[in-house]
Amino acid sequence: MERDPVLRLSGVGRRYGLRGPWVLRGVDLGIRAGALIRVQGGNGTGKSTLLRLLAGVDAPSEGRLTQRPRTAFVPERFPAALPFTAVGYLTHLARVHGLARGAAGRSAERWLERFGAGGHARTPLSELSKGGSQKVAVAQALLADPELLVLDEAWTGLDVPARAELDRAVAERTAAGGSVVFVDHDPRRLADVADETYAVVGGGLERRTEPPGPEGAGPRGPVVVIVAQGPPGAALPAPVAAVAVGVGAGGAAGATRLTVPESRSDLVLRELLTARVPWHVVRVEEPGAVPSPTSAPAAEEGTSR
Ligand SMILES: Nc1ncnc2c1ncn2[C@@H]1O[C@H](COP(=O)(O)OP(=O)(O)OP(=O)(O)O)[C@@H](O)[C@H]1O
Repeated sequence: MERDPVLRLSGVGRRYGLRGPWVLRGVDLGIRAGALIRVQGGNGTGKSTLLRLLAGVDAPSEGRLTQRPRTAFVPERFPAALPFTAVGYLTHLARVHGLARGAAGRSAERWLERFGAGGHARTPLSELSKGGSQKVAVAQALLADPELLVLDEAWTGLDVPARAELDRAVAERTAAGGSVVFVDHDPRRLADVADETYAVVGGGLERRTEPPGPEGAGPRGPVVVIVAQGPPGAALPAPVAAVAVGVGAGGAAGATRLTVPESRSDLVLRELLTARVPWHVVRVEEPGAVPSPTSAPAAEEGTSR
């Protein structure tokens, strides 16, 4: 049976001012644990308004939101003029999230390093470049290990390696069972991994993708088999484990046979090839049959997910 959503919007509407026009009206949405959700729409249609409601930093004018997972938000505009250094600000936030002083400092440094901003740890926020400030904006959201991560154009202003790192951090969150909702002007952003897409149109929310099948039913569509050899004893990278529908022995000594949805094969290859100790990809087999819960290819070979 499908689990309850981690956040539900029922009949939600928002307008600014008592008599202002309705920006959103009659919005119903359930956000599932582990879902990666894209929100799209034209300029000024209400995407940021919706994301602020999801993030809990704004309240609806009518309707209600039920449940409230631990939520983190990267807003479209990050208030950069706070009287902190980058690492001081992130350490402060990590302490607010309950980490002890030492652990908070280490977490702050680690996230800055991940986004290539370790060299700016001691720079005052007000002196950071736009890109540096955006890295802090993203780090402040990720260090909370949020159950719901809301990203409003969070990739804008990041350099290419930092954008790829954010893609990876999003995959890690969903692999850990967190939900991520994002808006981005680039239609290719996470296009191969988004589970659901909605468009804000005329104040309402229109679904642009098929609803997911019952839990455990597996994905629909063609699959690709990737045979790869990892470092001895290495676990699969978390994003790969999250999207693989079958994992088994790959024939050659120590090789692993991964069955993955064709739409996610790019992500899987990228993760294998850029793992800390990269995997060797032995071969990729052509798209094959639609998997079902009982007939995923790996089930015949041994373990299956
Ligand atoms: N704080 C506010 N006060 C008054 N009006 C607002 C406020 N925030 C947004 N609006 C109005 O609500 C409408 C939707 O704005 P919103 O920023 O949510 O749209 P958007 O789809 O995110 O736009 P964009 O793609 O340009 O970022 C716009 O007409 C905007 O002017």
